[in-house]
Amino acid sequence: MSDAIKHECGIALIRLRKPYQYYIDKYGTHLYGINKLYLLMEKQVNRGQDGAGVANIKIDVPPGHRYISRYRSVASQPVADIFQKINKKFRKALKNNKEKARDARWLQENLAFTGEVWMGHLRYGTHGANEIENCHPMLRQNNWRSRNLVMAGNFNMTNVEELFDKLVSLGQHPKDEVDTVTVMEKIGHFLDEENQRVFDRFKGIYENPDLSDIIEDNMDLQRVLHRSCRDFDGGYSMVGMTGFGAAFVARDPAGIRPAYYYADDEVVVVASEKPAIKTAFNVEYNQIQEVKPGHALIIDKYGEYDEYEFIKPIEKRSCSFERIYFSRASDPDIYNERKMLGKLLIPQILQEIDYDLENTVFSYIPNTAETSFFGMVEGLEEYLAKQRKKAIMDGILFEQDLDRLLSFRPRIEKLVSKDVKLRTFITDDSQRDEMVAHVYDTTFEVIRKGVDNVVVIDDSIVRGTTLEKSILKMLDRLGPKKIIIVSSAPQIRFPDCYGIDMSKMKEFVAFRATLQLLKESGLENRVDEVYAQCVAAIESGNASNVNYVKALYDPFTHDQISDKVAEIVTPKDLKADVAVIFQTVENLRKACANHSGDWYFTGNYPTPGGNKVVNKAFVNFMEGKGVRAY
Ligand SMILES: O=P(O)(O)OC[C@H]1O[C@H](OP(=O)(O)OP(=O)(O)O)[C@H](O)[C@@H]1O
Repeated sequence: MSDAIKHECGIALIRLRKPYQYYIDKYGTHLYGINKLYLLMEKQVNRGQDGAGVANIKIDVPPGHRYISRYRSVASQPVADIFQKINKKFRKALKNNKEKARDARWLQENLAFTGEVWMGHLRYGTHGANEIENCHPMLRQNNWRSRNLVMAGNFNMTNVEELFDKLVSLGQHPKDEVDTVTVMEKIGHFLDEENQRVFDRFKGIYENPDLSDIIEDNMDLQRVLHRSCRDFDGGYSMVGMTGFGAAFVARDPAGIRPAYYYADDEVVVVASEKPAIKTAFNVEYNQIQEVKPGHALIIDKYGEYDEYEFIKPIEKRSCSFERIYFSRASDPDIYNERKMLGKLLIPQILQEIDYDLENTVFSYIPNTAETSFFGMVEGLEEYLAKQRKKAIMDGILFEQDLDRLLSFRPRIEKLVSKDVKLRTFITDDSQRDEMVAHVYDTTFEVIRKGVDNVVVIDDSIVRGTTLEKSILKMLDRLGPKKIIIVSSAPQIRFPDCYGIDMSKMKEFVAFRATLQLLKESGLENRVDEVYAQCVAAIESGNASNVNYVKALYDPFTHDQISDKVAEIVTPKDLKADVAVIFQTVENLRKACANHSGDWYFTGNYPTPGGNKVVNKAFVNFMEGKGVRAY
């Protein structure tokens, strides 16, 4: 598959359920929908910062007027860029027509982006150049309103080749072999068929101009989605709008990618994360619902909505990396889960510092790890409370000992600051090293040189670049005796192919550590065995059955791999000792009990395509091919 594919990671949809004039009268502005979409998107910039796009549909404009508008941007602040452009357009049109700003009919007939259905998308691209063609929403246009399709998504298919071949076997001639095009054309194909089906059913009963309305009223989007998506293997939350304003949000059968919605009599709104909806519409968390796996929220032309099963749900394996890193922690569930991740690490940390709290300073790597840091501190407090109780129960003889024990607090400092509000992990590969090296800054004069240990929590260690290129050197300059890096996520051992996109084996520091361990233990033949198994499975078309790569990790304990990671990420001239502690998979499951999508750490993929991807990724690694495996 083309390497230029982009990962589409934040979605937003707003359907205004009342006529446009209603919002102008009630809220005193013609910008109600657009302002809400802006908020929904700004609140999801954490999901993608490389590009953005919006599209809008007007439901009731006469023929001859434009009814689909779209802007996309790859500017450095893409969301702001798009909305500035739209606002400029408004200002220009209303400059000499100020009174028209309250006239819905005039606005809809004369200005773009004044429709009732809005779609927004934030792009997260980790491969290839950052080009506008890769930005969603995508358009599939037609002179029949009901055959138009606008789509945006947070998705990745593992079987794009297969899907592509099917399109070709239908006689189509797709312009590219990337999943965006394949998925859109597939849905578009069945949307065309549905148009035809309804047309055939009613032709002869109604005259042609009326037939358009009849088609729109009788089109079955559940059926379209069922027919299009049944052979998808991947993770997806896809938003679609038809030219007549019916819309859908479809979620994969394992619920891998997230989608949430809220509805009242004025709006139906969908986003990838709950906090975006909560902030933009000022609603309670318990009013926001999750789109069920294998279901689509379908909103018809009249604004009526419901969830429909379009494909049989399978075991729910929602992505745990969303909980650990990707989503905003202002979602109350995620906040608690992250805190729990921090807290559960305490026993491993105490052991590593030999229970020496007096000579240990605790801190975190901004920004995502901040929440787990709070949990870690809570865990320390709980540990201390138990120690105090024990000492009191055991009977302390001297008053000063009791004073010391009661007044002792863990030493917490802000040692690392992040200068820009950018997520380095989801930045284009080409710029990342440079950014990682300069984005952090440190606090001097709080560490006692040669005496203190420093414990620093990060949410995840993926490639190890952040540690190697920046954090460890910076912390070492403070002069600590020992640096202990704690990861709130377990060891990332296997590639992702469902949207986060961590796809190349050799990038994972835990994988590199394991290879080194295999070499040092004289078990290198295992590497060749696994390679042979993967090749054979791919050749026989059975690569989806088993994840052969798991066997590479079997000979080693969690701690052995962690120690080797520490060795790898430690720059040669570092003075302090370095240790790395990873979360265990068992504790991850405790903390994020409802989100069992943990294939990154366990290799247990939610769809068969995952096995194929990991086997292929390993073959690519062995053959020195630096390409993605799907
Ligand atoms: O081991 P690596 O491959 O270097 O990746 C892991 C780092 O990347 C992320 O930071 P990022 O800057 O994306 O985001 P944050 O500020 O939200 O933590 C994450 O929080 C880790 O610090």
